[in-house]
Formats: sequence, C-alpha cells, structure tokens
Amino acid sequence: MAAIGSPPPLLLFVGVRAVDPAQQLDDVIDVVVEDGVITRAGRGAATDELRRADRAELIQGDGLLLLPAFVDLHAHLREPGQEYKEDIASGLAAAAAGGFAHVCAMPNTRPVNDTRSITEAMIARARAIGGPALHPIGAITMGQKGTELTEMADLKDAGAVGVSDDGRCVTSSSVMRRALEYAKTFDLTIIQHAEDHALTDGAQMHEGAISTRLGLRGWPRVAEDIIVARDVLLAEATGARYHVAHISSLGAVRILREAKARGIAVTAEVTPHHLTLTDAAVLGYDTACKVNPPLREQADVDALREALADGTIDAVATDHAPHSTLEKDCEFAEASPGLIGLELVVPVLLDLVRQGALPLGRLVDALTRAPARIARLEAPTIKAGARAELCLVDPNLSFVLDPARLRSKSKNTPFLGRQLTGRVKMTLASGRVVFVDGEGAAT
Ligand SMILES: NC(=O)N[C@@H](CC(=O)O)C(=O)O
Ligand SMILES: [Zn+2]
Repeated sequence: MAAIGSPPPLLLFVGVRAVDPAQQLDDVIDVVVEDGVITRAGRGAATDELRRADRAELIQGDGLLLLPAFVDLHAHLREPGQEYKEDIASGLAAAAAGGFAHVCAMPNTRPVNDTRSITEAMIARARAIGGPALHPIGAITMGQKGTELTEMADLKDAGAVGVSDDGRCVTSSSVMRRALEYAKTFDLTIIQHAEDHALTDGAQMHEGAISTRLGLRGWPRVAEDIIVARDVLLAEATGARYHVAHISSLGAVRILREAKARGIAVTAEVTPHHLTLTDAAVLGYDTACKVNPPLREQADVDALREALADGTIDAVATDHAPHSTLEKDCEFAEASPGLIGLELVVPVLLDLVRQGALPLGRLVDALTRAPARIARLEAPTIKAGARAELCLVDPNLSFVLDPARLRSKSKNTPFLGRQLTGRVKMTLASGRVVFVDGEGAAT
C-alpha cells in the first residue's frame, strides 16, 4: 500500500463501498486520486488505461469501506504543557490512525489557549508535522477562570474554530450571556462543558445505585441538565450559536430536542464511550472508566443512541483525553478523569451499526459533515475535484486491542484487551497519505 508522507501520484481504489452522506452515496465504485485530488469517482472510473500506468497503485476494495475522512470536534492534545501525556505529534498520529483528517484541540493546555500567540503556535507546530489538520478551540475566559472574556476576535483571526472552557463549565449566567453576545459578532460557536460545579463537588462517577454501592460521590444528571437548560434560554435570547460538548444525560437530550424543535441554534456532540458504556463499567474501580461527564445508565445510553440516529445530536466527538499512568494507576478517587478515543472510533461505533442502532450513513455524517458544519470547516467528501481526505476501513477485521499498537502516548481506555471488529486501513488528509495500517512506528 502507499507509503506515508509524500502524496502518491496515482491511487486507484477499485470496487470499494463508498459511503458519503453529503451526496447520498452508498455504492460500490472506483475512486481515483491523482496528485492528492480525487479526479474520478464512479463505476468503472479506474479504467484499464489508468490501471496500466506505471505510477498507479491499485487498492482492491473487496469488502472495504471508503469514507470521507473524519473531523473531531473535541480532542485534548496536551501541548503546550503536558507533553508527557500527549503532544501534537503523537495526538495527530493517533488521529490519523483513527481515520481523522481534522482535529479540533481543546484549550485546557498549560498555559491555557486563551491568546492569539498560543493558537498560532499550535497551528504552526501541526503544520510542521504534516498529517491531519489541527484547529484550535480557544478559551471562553482568561485562564478558564470563568470571569474575564478572552479576546475572541483575535483567537478567531489566529485560526480558532470555536471557544470553550472545556474541563470547566462557564457557570456564571452573566459571563455566559456576555460570551454568547460577543461570540455572535464573529460567528464563533460557544462550546459548553455543561456541569453545575455546585452539584458535582467531589464527584467520582454518575450518581445512582452503583455510586451508592461503591461508596463514591456521584455527579447527578441534573448538574448537566440545569446548565444545558439555562444555556438554551441564553442562546435563544442572544441568537448566538451554542454547542453542547459530550452530552451524556437523557434530560439534556430532551432539552436539546425541544430547543431544536423551537428553532434555536443549538447543536451537540456525543462520545463513543457515552454511546456504549454505562456506570456498571466502574464496578471494578477501573480508573480508565473515570471520565467527565461520567458514564451513565442504560436509559441514558438508549436516549443518546436514539438522538444520534434521528439527528437531534449532530456529531460524534471523541473527547480524547490522554492521561499517563501517573494519573491513572492510583486510587479511583485520586485518578484524573478522561479516556483516549481517537483510535477507537471505527471499531466501537461500527458495533452500533452492526446492532442496527445506527444507520451507517448517519454515523458517517456525524463524523464528517456535521462536525465540519459546526466548526465552519470544509467537510471531506468523495467527489471529483475534492482534495483527497479519505478513510479506508475494513469493517470485518477483528483484533484484540493491544496498547503497543496505539499511537497515542497514553493508553487509558477501558477497551484495552477487548476483542474489537473494524479497523482503519488507510487515511488521507490534505491529499496526503497520513496513515497506513501496519506501517510506521507505534509509540
Ligand atoms: N473528559 C474528561 O474527563 N477530561 C478532559 C476534560 C473534559 O473534556 O471535560 C481532560 O482534559 O482530561
Ligand atoms: Zn469537558
């Protein structure tokens, strides 16, 4: 298969099942990539003449899926400041291995990305590396302290695609109102980590029967719902664009559904772990299952799946949150919240498709077009004339998740050692091959 790095001059995907919801495409076709651009897509596009060309590289599609490469709205790449957990290079390598061509990086770095110079430095670093494109998300408030607004115009001008205090919630209604009003003037989306901290002090997991049994303090659903409800009212009052990060509770889903029905400019993302795991996963005190917001109950999982399937929840985002063994090999109460996700989206979510819980086209839309729309990015698409941003997937390849195979510096995921089915074989971003399964050093 093509080598990572320079753009392959002529790549021929022959007889692949191409799925691209942007054009209601789900068909077995050929796709031709020439010098980083999709030049032809359709039945018989890989003509005999093209196949005979010296520089042609044939990829037989038997049973493989070709998708537009993915866009992640929510990843923590930890650079600057916590490079022992992840850095931009390892984070983007993980993204490439996961099928992503675009990654939006959250601002809870050290220092916080609350100024133009940090945003610019992150973009410059990513460009020097090559690979998937990095799009910083700036902070809403200086130092994520929740009081003084950042210079959002500057952040946007430097390349920020949204603003968020993720990891912390903007709890002050007055600050939130001003943030929405200010962001609206630049058409920037405000992304909220919805958590009423007054209700989650000391919380370790979802509040319910299992937290009681384990003797761990709980984060009740209502801590999320209260913030989403208030923010929907503020979004309505200001007319600004508002996005809910990692939605996890059935109550928040209901509020979101009602808000959308009333025409308010609200969007939301859900993570693969909230779609597939419940608080029962915490029963063994596995710190890999400690995450904010917490894994909730089956009723929440069902509501999230239904809302993703019907489009109430727009996008899937990973909330890739790498932590080292220092923060995870410890008592549950001491562990940092978060788990990695960039490399696991395909196997974890194809399971939902196989179970019939989610149509494949909707999943692809939630990983490509929907997040691109929210971040105001051009969505990858499988169309002649488009820059090649593609993800080739073997949906039937089964494997046991081996930490040594993960490109991320951190290995904090409850899926380690599990049997998974579905693997990314190749990723193209910005017209270049950025990942080939089995090639390149695993870190
Ligand atoms: N999700 C988490 O549990 N942790 C995230 C912060 C966040 O996304 O809220 C992190 O930065 O580690
Ligand atoms: Zn968060």
